Amino acid sequence: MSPSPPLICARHLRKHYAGRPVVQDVSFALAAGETLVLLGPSGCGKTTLLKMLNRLIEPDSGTVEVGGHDVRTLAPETLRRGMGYVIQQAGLLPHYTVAENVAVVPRLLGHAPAAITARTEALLTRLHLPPAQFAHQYPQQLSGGQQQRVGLARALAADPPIVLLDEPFGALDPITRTAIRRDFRELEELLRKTIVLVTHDVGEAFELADRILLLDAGRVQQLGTPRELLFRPANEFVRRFFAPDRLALQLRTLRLADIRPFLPAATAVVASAPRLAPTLSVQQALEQLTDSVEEQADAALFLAADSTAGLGHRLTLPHLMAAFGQALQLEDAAWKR
Ligand SMILES: Nc1ncnc2c1ncn2[C@@H]1O[C@H](COP(=O)(O)OP(=O)(O)OP(=O)(O)O)[C@@H](O)[C@H]1O
Repeated sequence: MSPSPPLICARHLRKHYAGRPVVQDVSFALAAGETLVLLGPSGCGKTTLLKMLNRLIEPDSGTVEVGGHDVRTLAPETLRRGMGYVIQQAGLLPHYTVAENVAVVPRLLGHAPAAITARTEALLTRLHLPPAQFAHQYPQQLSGGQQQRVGLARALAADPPIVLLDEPFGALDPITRTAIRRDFRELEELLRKTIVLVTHDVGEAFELADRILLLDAGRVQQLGTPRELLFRPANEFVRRFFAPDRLALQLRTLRLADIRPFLPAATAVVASAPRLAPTLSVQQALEQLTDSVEEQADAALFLAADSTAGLGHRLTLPHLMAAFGQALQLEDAAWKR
């Protein structure tokens, strides 16, 4: 089977402001359903690049294709229907109610009023904004987090295959930010979408990205999976960019399946002991173990053995940390090179 053609294809994009290069020869291709995070320090060109995708900014040179069509050849309403757009602080229309804000694009597109109402109510419900309570409120009556949820509902209202998000959680306090991010990750509606998200938050990028495009001064420093950027940095900039968060990112990036070869041999599983899935990150396993240790000092969990049913690797804190250390040594060879 041949791989499906990319849904978004950016080629050699460049932009200057007052003779200063802001985006320099950026190219990438994005498959349908992928989440790409544009990451980098303030002023590196993330927003400019994002806005070139939906033509809010025209590049000096280079092209963007969506579904094989150059975006310059698409009618504005086709582009709008195809790409939802969420910005920091939601950008809601202050004199429109929540429901009217969500309905803006479907109305422009001439959808039937009954269908618009049904869609709006379904989206608000899914985003934890019960319509009976929120549909008729105005943006200034809502908290920042609630406004951001309305912004997301608005971007999804016309069911676009692509969603662009510019620092969507940037203005929120850390607790609200974490909660909305979890909802965002779990929103079924978004699982099928192709997403391009701008952030300067490294943890956020690692949590949400299939791939990260790391920029500095308008140039691509590396494009790859979070794991590739962390363990196979393309250059000194990439290495330094992640250095302050390195351990936290390693704990979140390595899975139990990665450390399994370094755990003690599998034994018969104690029937009552909790079992952990191999897809859990070391960080998640650590959290579960710490919780159990608080209840019972010699607590252990089990990770199912690779091949033999009924067998499992006993996971205690020392086992977990030792195996993590060994797995890191292997991965870290590139870092130290
Ligand atoms: N309309 C404009 N006119 C002149 N310079 C601009 C314009 N828009 C952006 N810039 C400059 O281009 C550079 C890149 O801006 P951009 O907003 O794309 O960066 P960013 O990575 O999104 O930054 P941040 O994380 O701070 O939002 C910045 O130096 C900015 O000052």
